[in-house]
Amino acid sequence: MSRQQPKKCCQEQQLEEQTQFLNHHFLQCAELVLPWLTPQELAAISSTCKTFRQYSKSVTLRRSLDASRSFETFPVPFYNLVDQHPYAYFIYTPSQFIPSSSSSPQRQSWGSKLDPSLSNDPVAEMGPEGNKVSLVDEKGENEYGCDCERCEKVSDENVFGCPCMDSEGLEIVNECGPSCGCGLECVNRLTQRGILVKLKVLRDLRKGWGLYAAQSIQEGQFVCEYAGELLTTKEARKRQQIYDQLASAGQFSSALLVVREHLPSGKACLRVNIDATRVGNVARFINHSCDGGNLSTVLVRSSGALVPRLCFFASKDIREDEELTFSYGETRVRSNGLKCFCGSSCCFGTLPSEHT
Ligand SMILES: C[S@@+](CC[C@H](N)C(=O)[O-])C[C@H]1O[C@@H](n2cnc3c(N)ncnc32)[C@H](O)[C@@H]1O
Repeated sequence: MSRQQPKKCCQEQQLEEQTQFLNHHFLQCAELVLPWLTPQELAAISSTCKTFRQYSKSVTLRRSLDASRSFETFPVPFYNLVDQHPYAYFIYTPSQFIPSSSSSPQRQSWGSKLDPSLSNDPVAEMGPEGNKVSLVDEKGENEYGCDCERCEKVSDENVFGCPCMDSEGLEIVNECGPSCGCGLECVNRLTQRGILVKLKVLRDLRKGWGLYAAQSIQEGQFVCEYAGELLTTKEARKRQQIYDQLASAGQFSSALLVVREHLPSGKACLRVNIDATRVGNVARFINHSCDGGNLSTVLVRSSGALVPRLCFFASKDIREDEELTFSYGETRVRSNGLKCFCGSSCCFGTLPSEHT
């Protein structure tokens, strides 16, 4: 009897070591896998065991601390004092991009202990649209955009020598871009350095999430660009129909924006469809205000890039804690449009709507 005792201890010890080994790997797997799950999947898996429940909680907490997933300079936290939603789920892209069946991201890690923007992320790899798309002639040389030799020596004093500053039309601002010799430090790339003001996302019972200033912002300051999937008009129309159906069934917010750029001839109009509903940046939380709000929209064309970007600038001095809003448009084609709760004295009562 006394001789069998050590053998049993040895078995127990082996079993304990195996259990510890499995536990360790189980926890490592959980830490790797859970940040890739949607909120619904997280909820489902967290009901299966205590360990998953604890991991899901920490993923949820980390998600609510930064809507931008470290892609932007400052974290953009969610605050909700009105209901149970800790955050809004979407895939983050800091700049607009053209989706394709092979490159369109289906999932993105969010809420991991690791910095997600450094991870193997499809959107991060895609880069800004301007880097991917440029016009070239048959020799492979840039057909559009300047060579910007003067821009390489640019300083605050001689920036106006840059040919990229010559605007084609009133509503478009031209910036240096992929076809220029200068880098991000160039003063003519104001909107290409990401979001440099502190922002936060607050929940409202009637409007849903909204983007707020977390610091004072001066009139004229660049706030952010409206980033998302660049769609063909056919695809935009198809998606808008689906979004309208979902919205009329309640509890659905779409973020598909249509921008029309009138070409200098005045005879043609370039239409840009940006959908930030599934893939976008924090601009997808900007709500509408019938009085025009405190943001102005400017189309910015980077030299050598095909499509202009829609950028938001402060149209007046903005106080810390103020909601950031702009006007979604003037047209209201739907008599039964969504109710507007902008609260301005000139509120129309319904949100703008148009035939896309
Ligand atoms: C681009 S999203 C803005 C973010 C959105 N509130 C959310 O929770 O994701 C546009 C949607 O927000 C809501 N929205 C925006 N402005 C609003 C307003 N003034 N009144 C009511 N709802 C508004 C509508 O549901 C609209 O379709």
